[in-house]
Amino acid sequence: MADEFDVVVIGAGPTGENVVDRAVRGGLTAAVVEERLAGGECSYWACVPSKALLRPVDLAGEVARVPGLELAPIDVAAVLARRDEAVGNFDDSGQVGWIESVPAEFVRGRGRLDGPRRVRVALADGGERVLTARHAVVVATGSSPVVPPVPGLAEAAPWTSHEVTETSEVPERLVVLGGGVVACEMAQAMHGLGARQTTLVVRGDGLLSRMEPFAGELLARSFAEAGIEVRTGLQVSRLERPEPGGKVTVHLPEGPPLEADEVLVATGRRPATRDVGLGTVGLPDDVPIEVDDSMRATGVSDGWLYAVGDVNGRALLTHMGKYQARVCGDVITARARGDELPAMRDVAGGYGAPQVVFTDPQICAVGRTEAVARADGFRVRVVDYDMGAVTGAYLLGDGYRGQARAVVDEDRKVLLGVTFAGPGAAELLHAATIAVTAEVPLDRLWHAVPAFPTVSEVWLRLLETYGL
Ligand SMILES: Cc1cc2nc3c(=O)[nH]c(=O)nc-3n(C[C@H](O)[C@H](O)[C@H](O)COP(=O)(O)OP(=O)(O)OC[C@H]3O[C@@H](n4cnc5c(N)ncnc54)[C@H](O)[C@@H]3O)c2cc1C
Ligand SMILES: NC(=O)c1ccc[n+]([C@@H]2O[C@H](COP(=O)([O-])OP(=O)(O)OC[C@H]3O[C@@H](n4cnc5c(N)ncnc54)[C@H](O)[C@@H]3O)[C@@H](O)[C@H]2O)c1
Repeated sequence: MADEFDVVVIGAGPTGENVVDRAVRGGLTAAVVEERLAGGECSYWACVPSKALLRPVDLAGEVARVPGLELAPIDVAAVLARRDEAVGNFDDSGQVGWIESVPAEFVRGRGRLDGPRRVRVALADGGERVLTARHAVVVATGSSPVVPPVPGLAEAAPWTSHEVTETSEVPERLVVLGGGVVACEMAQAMHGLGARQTTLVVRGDGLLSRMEPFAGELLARSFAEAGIEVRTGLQVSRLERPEPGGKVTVHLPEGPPLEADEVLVATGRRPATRDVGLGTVGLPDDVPIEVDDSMRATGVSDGWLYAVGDVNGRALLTHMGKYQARVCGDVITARARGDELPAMRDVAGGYGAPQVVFTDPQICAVGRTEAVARADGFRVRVVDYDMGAVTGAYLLGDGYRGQARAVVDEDRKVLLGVTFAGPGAAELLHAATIAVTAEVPLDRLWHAVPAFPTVSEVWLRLLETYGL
């Protein structure tokens, strides 16, 4: 078996798989090393299972808003079974088959850089293999959850995104540490699936602090109505769990402690760069691998090392990682052909990544928030509109609550960012992504007529509010 390839990729998550696909399309040979399951976190412990758990909760919210429909209790066992099916019952043979059909070589084991252009693999079935790369090595090892150094927390063996997404039980009382995306999505999933008492302990002063402030406020209101408690401006001081898997006491700086059956830590992620051999090529461990817009590691001479996805810290999102992977595969292919300055670059990241938070209400945004746009020095005008006032939204359900914001660059009359918060808002996002990325002039956007009666009419209302 040949152990020399044009490209060697470490990590077969969504990003590693896409680099391989793109490089082979360009006529190169490739191998990808994976220590766990082909498909990565996204397929088994992140995007896919979390959305499978949230879908019935979202639908229950929709049904509750339409008079005349009866909401039956959620059959949790059926939801968990569908989640298991969605993650392929942790069988990655389909994904491995796809990689092999590219065609590329799939190597099961732990990969480690071993000097320039060389990857040493501790094979899953024992033994070792050394792969060398003629053109490029790509690190696509993803990220892992951070467990902050709170006394007693690590000893309590809390849930992280892994355990909550693969759970076969819903805890009666759940305490969630964090107020970001994982915390909000998983608190709502567990509560909707039957947790009796769900409490978020949030260090900052609100939820989803990187989004427009109204988004977190709307979500907090929806959480309060559902009985999910959000406690802000607080940090856990220590935890006690005398029995493994038993009850947990969560101590706060003041007031009585919280008693829980499980604790979910959702306090961010760190790049998976430990023990990947970065030191053998002169790079530091435990920090994101810094790359340029072609995904080439800036700290390595000769330009043979690349990093895509969560591990480079640019945008911890599957779709952005896959986009980076396509850029990276095309750049490697072009350079292998002798084009040292290929035109392909990560452009989308610079506009601000599109993202959907799959809660009820859904929160989605692309581009810059007002605060970021102002900090970046743009002359900004902000346009807000109450989505509940749109006929299409009213028809979706009683008491539809939603809010839209457009951030306009007043000098160029284009959109810098758009945020929607409301039930079913996720599908509005791509239109916003096109408008922001293509920098469609507002007086041209005015001619994009939204169909009646859809929630998309909010676009017309935003432009009218702006004065067009
Ligand atoms: C709960 C949760 C929900 C999420 N939901 C969404 C969502 O709805 N939408 C969205 O866009 N993003 C979502 N994300 C983020 C998304 O999961 C990540 O951005 C995405 O998985 C990153 O892909 P990646 O290929 O960089 O890394 P990963 O998916 O982490 O894949 C990396 C792979 O590399 C392997 N690996 C690591 N080290 C080695 C090694 N030394 N040798 C061999 N193999 C190795 C790992 O086993 C893994 O399979 C979510 C994240 C979480 C935690
Ligand atoms: N639907 C989606 O697109 C989706 C879903 C889940 C996750 N993700 C991605 O995964 C990444 C990780 O998500 P996440 O929610 O873990 O991270 P995050 O960065 O979104 O949120 C982390 C939260 O933890 C808090 N925090 C951090 N350190 C803390 C500490 N020591 N003590 C108390 N609180 C602390 C932060 O203030 C914040 O509220 C995100 O960047 C997100 O983009 C995306």
